[in-house]
Amino acid sequence: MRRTMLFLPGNTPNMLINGDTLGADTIIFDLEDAVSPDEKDAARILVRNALKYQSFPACEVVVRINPTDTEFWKEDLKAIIPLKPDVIMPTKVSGGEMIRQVADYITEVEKEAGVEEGAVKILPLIETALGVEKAFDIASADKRVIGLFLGGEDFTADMHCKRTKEGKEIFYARTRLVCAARACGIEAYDTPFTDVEDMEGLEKDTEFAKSLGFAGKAVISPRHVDIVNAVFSPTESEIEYAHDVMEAIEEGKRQGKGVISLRGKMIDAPIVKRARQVLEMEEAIYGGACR
Ligand SMILES: CC(C)(COP(=O)(O)OP(=O)(O)OC[C@H]1O[C@@H](n2cnc3c(N)ncnc32)[C@H](O)[C@@H]1OP(=O)(O)O)[C@@H](O)C(=O)NCCC(=O)NCCSC(=O)C[C@@](O)(CC(=O)O)C(=O)O
Ligand SMILES: [Mg+2]
Repeated sequence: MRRTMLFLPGNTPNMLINGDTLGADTIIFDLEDAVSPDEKDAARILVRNALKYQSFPACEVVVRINPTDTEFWKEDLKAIIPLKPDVIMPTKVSGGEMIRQVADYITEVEKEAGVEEGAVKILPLIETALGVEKAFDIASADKRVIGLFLGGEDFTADMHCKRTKEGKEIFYARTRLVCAARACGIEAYDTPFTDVEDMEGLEKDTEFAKSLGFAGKAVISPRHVDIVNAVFSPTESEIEYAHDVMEAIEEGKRQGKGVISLRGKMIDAPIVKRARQVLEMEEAIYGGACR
């Protein structure tokens, strides 16, 4: 479950220290664009030390590395992989070949460090026009890939258009990513909403992302965590309905009925599938698996 994915700039020790206490399902230690080129080495050391000396029992840990056309990405992986983060996020991903290059290098470092091979997963950040067009190629490039992540700011810069709060300019990229991810049986995660003060705008943007099929959303501020968590959690009435669906199915079986109805509507396989998804979320959020 990755409802919220909180970015923490790798060069800010106070943010790294408190990262897992802020309610996000996932934290992303950033070595890329939140860190200026002359701070790359310092950020890498800080993130490595955070992974080495702190534990993060309450959330998943992702490390965002620098793009493969820079001098930094191999150094990033060499320093980080031995500390076994859950996930590596390669950036400006433009095709499956780039994912295989990163996956091969992760394997090399895992072997050198004696880390279980394949333990570290990959969450590609797609944020260019070419990357969006190659979304399926990227999603299916390697078994380590666990999802696709959309970067709306760099994407719109590459598209030569303005990034707006309404988000019309990223609609195609959003739906393309969700479809490519789901076609590979994995999830898509939405770009952050970058106005830290606008909670109404954040909620609207998050509701819209959820309605398109995204499973979660990046956030840049702890102030955004509660709203995004709430939007990506099932509501009380959704949970109640899901329980009713499962009870109706069981009752139908007992009575030997092939077709059943609930609240005047036919219950068929997709409705049962959705009910199971809601109950899995309920278990993960309220059943002890989640804070
Ligand atoms: C936005 C702002 C400067 C606002 O600062 P402010 O100081 O006004 O915030 P306040 O709310 O006043 O802070 C109150 C307290 O919370 C603490 N606090 C704040 N943020 C925290 C946080 N993230 N984690 C933990 N703690 C935090 C703070 O330290 C303070 O603690 P304390 O002093 O103890 O009271 C700050 O949030 C921040 O730096 N965010 C992260 C930015 C970042 O990572 N960007 C890169 C990743 S996105 C990206 O790259 C997108 C993309 O890749 C994809 C695409 O394409 O879309 C692209 O290409 O663009
Ligand atoms: Mg970016």
